Amino acid sequence: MANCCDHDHTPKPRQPQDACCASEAASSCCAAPSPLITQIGEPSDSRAASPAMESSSLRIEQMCCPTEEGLIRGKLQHLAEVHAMQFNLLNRTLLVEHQAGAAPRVIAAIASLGMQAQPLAAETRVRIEQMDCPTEERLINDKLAREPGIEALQFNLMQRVLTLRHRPEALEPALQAIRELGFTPQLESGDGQRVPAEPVAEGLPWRLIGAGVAAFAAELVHFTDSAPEWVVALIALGAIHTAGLDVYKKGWIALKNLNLNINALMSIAVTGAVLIGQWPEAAMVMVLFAIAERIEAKSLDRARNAIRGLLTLTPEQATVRQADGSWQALEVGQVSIGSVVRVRPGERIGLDGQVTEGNSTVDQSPITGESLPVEKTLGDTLFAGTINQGGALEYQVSAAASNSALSRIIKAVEEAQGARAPTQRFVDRFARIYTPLVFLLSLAVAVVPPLLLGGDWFEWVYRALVLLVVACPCALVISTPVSIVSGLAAAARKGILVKGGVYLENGRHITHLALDKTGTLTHGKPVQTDYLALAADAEGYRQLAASLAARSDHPVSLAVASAAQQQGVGLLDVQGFEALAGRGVCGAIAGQRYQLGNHRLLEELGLCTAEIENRLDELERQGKTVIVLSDEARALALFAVADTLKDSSREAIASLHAMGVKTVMLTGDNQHTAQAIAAQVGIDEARGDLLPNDKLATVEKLLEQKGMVAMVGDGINDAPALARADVGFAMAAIGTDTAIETADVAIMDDDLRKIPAFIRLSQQTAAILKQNILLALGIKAIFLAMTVTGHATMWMAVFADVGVSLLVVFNGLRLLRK
Ligand SMILES: Nc1ncnc2c1ncn2[C@@H]1O[C@H](COP(=O)(O)OP(=O)(O)OP(=O)(O)O)[C@@H](O)[C@H]1O
Ligand SMILES: [Cu+]
Repeated sequence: MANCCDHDHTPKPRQPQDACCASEAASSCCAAPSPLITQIGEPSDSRAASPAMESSSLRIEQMCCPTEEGLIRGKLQHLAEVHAMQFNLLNRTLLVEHQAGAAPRVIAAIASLGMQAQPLAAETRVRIEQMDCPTEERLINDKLAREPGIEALQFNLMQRVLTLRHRPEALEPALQAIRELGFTPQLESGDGQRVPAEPVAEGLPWRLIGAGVAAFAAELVHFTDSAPEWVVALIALGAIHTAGLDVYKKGWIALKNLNLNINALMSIAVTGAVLIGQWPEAAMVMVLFAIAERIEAKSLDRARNAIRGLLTLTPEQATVRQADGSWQALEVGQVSIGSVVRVRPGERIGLDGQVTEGNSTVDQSPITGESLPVEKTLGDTLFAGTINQGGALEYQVSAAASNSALSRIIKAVEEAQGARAPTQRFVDRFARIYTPLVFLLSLAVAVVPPLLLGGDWFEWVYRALVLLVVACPCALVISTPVSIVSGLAAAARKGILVKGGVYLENGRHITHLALDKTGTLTHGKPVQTDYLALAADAEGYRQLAASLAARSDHPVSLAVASAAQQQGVGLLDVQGFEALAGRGVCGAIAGQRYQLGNHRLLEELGLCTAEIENRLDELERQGKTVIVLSDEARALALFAVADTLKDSSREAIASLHAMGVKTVMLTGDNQHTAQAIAAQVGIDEARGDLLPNDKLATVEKLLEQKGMVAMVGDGINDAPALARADVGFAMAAIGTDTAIETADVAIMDDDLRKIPAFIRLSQQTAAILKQNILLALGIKAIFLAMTVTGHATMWMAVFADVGVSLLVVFNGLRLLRK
């Protein structure tokens, strides 16, 4: 490509990954890479059921453009064994679902295209219904650590899902090892399209009620002395058996693996109570424990499903146009990409797609949290789960149901729930030391006073058992994840996608926020306001500038191009067009070289004069952005464009300042314009004239000096700076995969007020975390003291354990309503 300008420059990196397509002229080949599912044959749901299917994850270094994707897809489509493909150009990976054993043929087929496919370790999601406590996690972790071929484990206790990274042949032995621990692992299909977990067998828990009645009867008979003691014992045993068999089973497995979870503690305590003849009490304790566990499980399900609940927003069917032009209702899972779907007013939209006919407004609040309806017309994007309001629409489906923006959001939140927030890590570490300590202490209480001080054996063994139950760390351990998960769900419902508990916990510490100007504070759609020809041929210059500007998708160029279009200016042919990062554009028209760009470019070309500088100054102080058209010898014309501030920006900045957050605007635009806009919106400090790399450098400098630095941008041009900041916010992330992937916090719409809302939520989450830890430890401490001094009974112990667990769970769930 001809280099039409005489100075050094680097093309603006649109995305860090698309190194293969460097200039704008070639931009047709690097549409934002998006994971794309190609279905061949049956719909996705039948995949998991078919046992002979296997999936291979391949890394293909040479695959970075959609052209290569097309090549590979074309080739693999002809292999009968291949069932589905999912390309990810960003990571250069390809997920192929194929018949078992076909992996070598798939790799060979790719090799025949001159590309090397390297198999990555497989990832399998395993659902383990019984795994909901960190003690179980440790049990599984210890066991699988000894299995060969297992590379990594990731636990998500809230979802009860274990993600295994393993060599293909290592899966079956690993599942067997999990079964040996008494769990039932179930394989999940990898497309994230699991239906919301069915509520566990609704209806009355008759077993529990029966056990409760028996325990009560035992207590009554014992109290009134109306029957011999063996009758009491019999009734009590019945209650313990009915309510506590599961507890005993789980407890036994834990004990066998040298692990003391609450089930083991309860089993020991109840057995102990039975051995010292406290029949009715043992029964009551077991029943109470079982009831509390059940309530706790239900409440946790609520938190767990708060996110999943969003998926139920998508309707099950969509009305799809058939080849003969008729319309037919189909399951959304069976609608293929490219189909045309019709949606009536008031109906929910079933799939992502682009409008092909009709005008309407759409309520996007399920995704963005913003209830103000959005206008949709030809070419606009629709999202699954949103609600069509005014008129009928037809749209062309752009993503499979399992890959819609909404399902990807849900997947991201679920992954975030798997990662541990700092408080949770602390609590886990604490519990790891605490539990054995308590066990030793109980042992001492049981043995030392009777042996050395002549205490009563029954008395002290009983106290030791009570102590064991009181001191169980379950409430403490559950208190953090339930709060974090509730907070993440509450944020998602507001249209704020938080990619990890860490950010939710730390967001409140943000002291400085760096903001991108264009598209973040402003609408990013400037319009041309002034045109000034510096020499005779005014119409000719307009046409030259428009011809260059029309080739660029930079907002400033777009404004100039569209103004010319409105005035009916025709476009000329441009040779050797180039975009000059942070400067402008250049190209040759009719053999002459022209540049259209900012002051920096003009200076670099050596074409600036004092007169031009005065004009620039004047316009820039009004908050306008000016670009200059020049040929090889001189400047020809000035074009000023102005962007409008978003109404919400000023309010957002004021809220941030009220929270004590300092704001800095970073922009590639010139310093005068930057200052004018900063003053309008109330920002503390403006830094203009930044080249794309300077933004990263500025964030790094802020990080060195200041407390916690956050950055907000559109997530594409600003990706490096966003990634470097302590917390990176991407705006208007809906529908842009890169933004969702690079940001720590993705804001679905373009409303800056979501940042103060996020900080507020972070403060509330932190407060609840603190309350929960104090609650758990405080109540335990009181009961501990009562136990050692002999004032506590087993009943109280059960309250101190499961009762407190319930308290912290309910307290955590309060966040769901924020
Ligand atoms: N393709 C282009 N067409 C016209 N002007 C351009 C172009 N590229 C850069 N410029 C000029 O250079 C300036 C800096 O551009 P740059 O892309 O670095 O920042 P920006 O994205 O406009 O601003 P912000 O940093 O606020 O998002 C622009 O304000 C514009 O004047
Ligand atoms: Cu100058």
